[in-house]
Amino acid sequence: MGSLCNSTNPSPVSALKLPGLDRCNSKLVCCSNSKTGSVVQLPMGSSPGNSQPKTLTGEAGYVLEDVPHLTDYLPDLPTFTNPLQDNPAYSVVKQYFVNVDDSVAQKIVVHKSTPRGTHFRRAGPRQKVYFESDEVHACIVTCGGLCPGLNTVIREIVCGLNHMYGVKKVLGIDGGYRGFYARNTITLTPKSVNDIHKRGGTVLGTSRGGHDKGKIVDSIQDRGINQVYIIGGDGTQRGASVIFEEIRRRGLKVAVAGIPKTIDNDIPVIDKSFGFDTAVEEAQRAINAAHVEAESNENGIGLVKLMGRYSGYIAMYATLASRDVDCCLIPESPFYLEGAGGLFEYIEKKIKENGHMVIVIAEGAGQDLLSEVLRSSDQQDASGNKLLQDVGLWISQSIKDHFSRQKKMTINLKYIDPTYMIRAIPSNASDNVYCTLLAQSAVHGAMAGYTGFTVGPVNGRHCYIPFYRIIERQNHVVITDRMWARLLSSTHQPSFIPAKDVIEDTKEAEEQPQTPRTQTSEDNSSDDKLSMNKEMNELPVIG
Ligand SMILES: Nc1ncnc2c1ncn2[C@@H]1O[C@H](COP(=O)(O)OP(=O)(O)OP(=O)(O)O)[C@@H](O)[C@H]1O
Ligand SMILES: O=P(O)(O)OC[C@H]1O[C@](O)(CO)[C@@H](O)[C@@H]1O
Ligand SMILES: [Mg+2]
Repeated sequence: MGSLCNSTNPSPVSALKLPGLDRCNSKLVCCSNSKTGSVVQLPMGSSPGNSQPKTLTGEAGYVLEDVPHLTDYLPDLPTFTNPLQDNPAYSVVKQYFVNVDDSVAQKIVVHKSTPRGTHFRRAGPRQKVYFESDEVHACIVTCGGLCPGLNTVIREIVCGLNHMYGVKKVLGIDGGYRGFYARNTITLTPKSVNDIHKRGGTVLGTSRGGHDKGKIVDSIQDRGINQVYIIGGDGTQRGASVIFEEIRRRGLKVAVAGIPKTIDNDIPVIDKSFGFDTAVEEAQRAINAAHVEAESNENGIGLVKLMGRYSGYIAMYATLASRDVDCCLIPESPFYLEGAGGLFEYIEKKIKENGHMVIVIAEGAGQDLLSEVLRSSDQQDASGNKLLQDVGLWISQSIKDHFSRQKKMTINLKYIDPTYMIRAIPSNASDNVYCTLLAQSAVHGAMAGYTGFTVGPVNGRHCYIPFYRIIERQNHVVITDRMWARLLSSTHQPSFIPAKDVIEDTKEAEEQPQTPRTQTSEDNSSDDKLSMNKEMNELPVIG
């Protein structure tokens, strides 16, 4: 791969100071490396301290979408030897430190002529760090809705900082962003967080709304905080990006690291979000209960509502895992109730064939079918997210009305809404391990001076991803992908969309002008695992 202009310096922007700086075209400032032919590209007008996207290109279409570094705007920061070097636990690990040029490919299904494409900086410990242990004053904040694993991430940031880097000063911010300026802080030590991973929720508390950039950064500055760990979903990462920009503008030596949290799995680029596996597993319990109820009653229908405002991943994976579900309804797949090919017709068929059925519905599905009054589209939560109506209640009532009034058929419908129960449990074993890796990767990144990044796995390797890539889009189930086809063939439900419309929609989508960072439709061809299914599922953020 092509190396940076100054390969010993992790910050390509600081390389702008080196000889070789040139303007390559009208839009980009480039710095070429005569040995490798690699080029650092910065948007025109950029200068050290300006946090425009940092892109490096190399041979065969290689592109590195890099993250900011403290030296971008504080070029003279001293470096220190990584204390892990003398840590007996890690001393036997061969090549423990990540090579400064290591990066991870976003696209791993390739053809012989495929350009190498987008890469992200590989996460992990660096030989040189930009903070001394006793200099670090870190803080952790959790924002947005609950998600299994929040406490594990908090625990592992505290323990990672302490055990790997000897950092003693870690503060918990109470109650989300507004806690920076309106609430007390909590002192976090390895002892105080020792068993919090066994509990659901977040020991720090969380909230929506209350993001006040000025007050938050004032508080960071006043308290002498120099590493900020921000755990939350798309909204939180947007807030983190704003905080990072303000910190950079003030020229503070403060690293800002985002840890993506979303039970809905709607964050793009990363393989999947923590807590998702736990949520799918827990959803099985509700689906089982719905199945037992449906099977035990004459013309029984078990209806389960699962979370997923705009992304139906939990519903889709819970359905695929369960095999007891006859119909899965998600926001990405429009459906209709009446007439040929509609939901009522399918329910009648299933009841007549099997005597019962199970339906799973994601909370954001079918919102277009709710009456205008129910929709009350202007209601929002404190963060500005649109408040959705309870589609579960509405669809239960619609099914009951249809069969009792129109069909004169007695049905036994049991509606189960386990959403908050699913969100409130502690993470399962695999999510616990995942949370540990996320936390440690974030700590290594901040200690190495990276900032303005979200950490997460891309094709199984943890990376530092620039905020703009995380917040520009939302991850959605693509109903023209194989995974949704697998679901349809497992439930035998109607697709509710004539094939002709799907083909036309796809054509239309392909004809849309693509942003440079959006993958092409060719990438839609292989989706055997969730991680490979992500990038192509990105759609512009809704709402
Ligand atoms: N564009 C933005 N700029 C600054 N702050 C934001 C922005 N969007 C959201 N926030 C802040 O981020 C925090 C969390 O946002 P939100 O309530 O949307 O949850 P989230 O992080 O998206 O998590 P989830 O949706 O998974 O529950 C809130 O305190 C909100 O004020
Ligand atoms: O009731 P709250 O706390 O606003 O959270 C509900 C929302 O949070 C989410 O779980 C996302 O975190 C959505 O699926 C859901 O709509
Ligand atoms: Mg959100």
